[in-house]
Amino acid sequence: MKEYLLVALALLVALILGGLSLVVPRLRRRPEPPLPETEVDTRAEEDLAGPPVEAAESDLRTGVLVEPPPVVEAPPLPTIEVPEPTAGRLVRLRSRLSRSQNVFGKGLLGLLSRDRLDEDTWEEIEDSLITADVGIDSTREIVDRLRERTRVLGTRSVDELRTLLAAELVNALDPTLDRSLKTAPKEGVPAVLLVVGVNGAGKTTTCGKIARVLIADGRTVLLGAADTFRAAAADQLETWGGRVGAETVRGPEAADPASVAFDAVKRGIDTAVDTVLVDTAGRLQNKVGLMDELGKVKRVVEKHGPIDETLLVLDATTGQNGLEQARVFTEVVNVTGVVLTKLDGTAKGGIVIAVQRKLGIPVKLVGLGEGPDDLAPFDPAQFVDALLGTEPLARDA
Ligand SMILES: Nc1nc2c(ncn2[C@@H]2O[C@H](COP(=O)(O)OP(=O)(O)OP(=O)(O)O)[C@@H](O)[C@H]2O)c(=O)[nH]1
Repeated sequence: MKEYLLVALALLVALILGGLSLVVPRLRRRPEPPLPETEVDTRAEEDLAGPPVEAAESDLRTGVLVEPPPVVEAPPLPTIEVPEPTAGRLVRLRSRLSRSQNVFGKGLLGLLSRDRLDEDTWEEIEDSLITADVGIDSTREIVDRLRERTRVLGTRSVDELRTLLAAELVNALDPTLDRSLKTAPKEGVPAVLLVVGVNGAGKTTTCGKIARVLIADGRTVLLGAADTFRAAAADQLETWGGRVGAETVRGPEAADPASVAFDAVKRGIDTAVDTVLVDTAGRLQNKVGLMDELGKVKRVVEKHGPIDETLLVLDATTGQNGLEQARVFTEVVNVTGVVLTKLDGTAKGGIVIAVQRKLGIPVKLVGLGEGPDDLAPFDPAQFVDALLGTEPLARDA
């Protein structure tokens, strides 16, 4: 009986194990739940992987032309111009005075070479000088002295008369005046130059040209665009500065010119440049408010220290009228020098003499064209030589 029971138990175990072996594989084959999808940035992978070498090879093998990766060109570096040296510019630009040369060189010298220097001839000489904007007082003085010296010396030859005329013209331009520009920094503080004058006289252009002159002489320069009156003036100044690598400080449109001028000088001090050049708005000097504004620019800038140089820019082609306008500027700001622009566009080069005489301020620079380096330090003897068409050596001899 016991044996039967054991056999029955063994059969039962065998049956259970057999049933299990049929069920388990089915459980194993049940499909697993799908995994959530993840996005793969294939572009990033391609980039990281670098150029597809395998693909390129296979393309070579198949003869398919593969375009090379595009070459990214670096933006061109701004080219900084090297301005012309300033020495001898007036001599180099002397031909620009051709219209004035006709009056002085051909006209006056033609009169002086007449056989007889009679009263009529002397009057004609006087008229020529007045027409050339020398001014009545200066003309009388020049002619009187010339007559006297001619009489005393008994001068007759054209060369001698030319020499005497040249000497009188140089004398009228007072060669003893100090025409140097105060542009050197003092104890690490930049020199400050204020540029003033009526609209269109050439202030912005002159600022740009002076910056070039200074940079050619090895100085560092910062430009202040305090001409907030004319919107394009700041752009114009910035372009001038950019050409020679000078920074321009400008304010928002219609900003207070005094605050822009103040900021420019402050920036110049912070960046330790040698010279700060402040361009101001072209203002009609009969508008009291605008002139007051110029006075304010001066006062505000002077909070940083005294202004080293105030240059009055005058358009030579406006002649005696321009002179009357100019006088008002001398009452508002302490003008230390005159820049006479557009001398290339006038037959009235004698205005240089009238300007100095009437304003009592030295002409320090002259503009002889629109080109970037058409600004020359003024030198009376060289100027007179250019007017008369004489060589410096011939006159000095
Ligand atoms: N021929 C000649 N033209 C000049 C000379 N200097 C300046 N100009 C020209 O005169 C014009 C006026 O010059 P600007 O510098 O804009 O004058 P501005 O005084 O700043 O004028 P506003 O900003 O309106 O007050 C420009 O066309 C210059 O190129 C010069 O010496 N000779």
